[in-house]
Amino acid sequence: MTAALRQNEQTRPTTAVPLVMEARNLVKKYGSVIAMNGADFELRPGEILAVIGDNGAGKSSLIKALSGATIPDSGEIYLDGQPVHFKSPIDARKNGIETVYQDLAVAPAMTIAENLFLGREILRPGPLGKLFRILDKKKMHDEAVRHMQGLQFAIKSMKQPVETLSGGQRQGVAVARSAAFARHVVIMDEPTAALGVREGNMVLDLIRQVRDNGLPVILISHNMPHVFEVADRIHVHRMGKRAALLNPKRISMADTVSVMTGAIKPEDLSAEMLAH
Ligand SMILES: Nc1ncnc2c1ncn2[C@@H]1O[C@H](COP(=O)(O)OP(=O)(O)OP(=O)(O)O)[C@@H](O)[C@H]1O
Repeated sequence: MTAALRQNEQTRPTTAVPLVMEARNLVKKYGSVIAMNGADFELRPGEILAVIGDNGAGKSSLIKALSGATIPDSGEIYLDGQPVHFKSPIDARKNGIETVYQDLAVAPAMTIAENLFLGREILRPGPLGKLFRILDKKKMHDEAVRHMQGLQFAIKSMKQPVETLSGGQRQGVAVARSAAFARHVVIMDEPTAALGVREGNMVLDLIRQVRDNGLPVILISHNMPHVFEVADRIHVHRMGKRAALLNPKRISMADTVSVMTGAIKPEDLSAEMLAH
């Protein structure tokens, strides 16, 4: 263990609740722009943690560091208490962290079942799979049905091409796919942006179900009503770092926005408005 790492271990606060994911003092600079300026982050088991912040506050930079899309200049990331150094999103995926991006990566012409297993297809057992790489379509179909039922996601047939689905259902497929393969964390970047009210609510239900099935969710959103509807805690990012952790059951939406913009200082909030 290096001296710097030992130092970092010593300065980590001890929390009663074990953390699924944690980041300490992340720094990322792009030339003279400081995208992350000593950012901390904590995700607990079984929670929906909303990450909010003004444009340019550094939310994407934080999420990219947690999902392996960028490598921070300095700072530490821990998964289940162990330091991790993701070099790519594939690296993060191998560690059980799945990300649903805003720009919705589903393959429209393929069926729902095929989309769920895209890039992770199940092959037929024996030589048919090993030598001829023939897909086990029945197994993928059956697993897709079982998984969608587990999420209480109502879809008539897994054999439907995704292009026949509504925007909300497509987003639902992207969320379901991530939840199917994430062992630790699902990160959702603006999953309800561009959806109507009914469809947005459907995706919020799905996010809750993912949490209730045991996976913690990091939800990046500009949509305050949605944040307040589903978040267990709110991480407010401001000027490249975490400004506050808020308790959505005890603070108003207006005050939350004020913390985000800097109109209210976190130290001026009452203790119950803060999440612990
Ligand atoms: N690849 C990059 N090259 C240069 N500057 C960057 C890069 N990525 C982010 N930045 C800068 O870093 C700062 C933080 O950006 P970031 O995208 O992390 O913020 P954000 O909170 O996600 O913003 P938004 O809500 O607008 O997406 C901004 O000033 C941004 O211009």
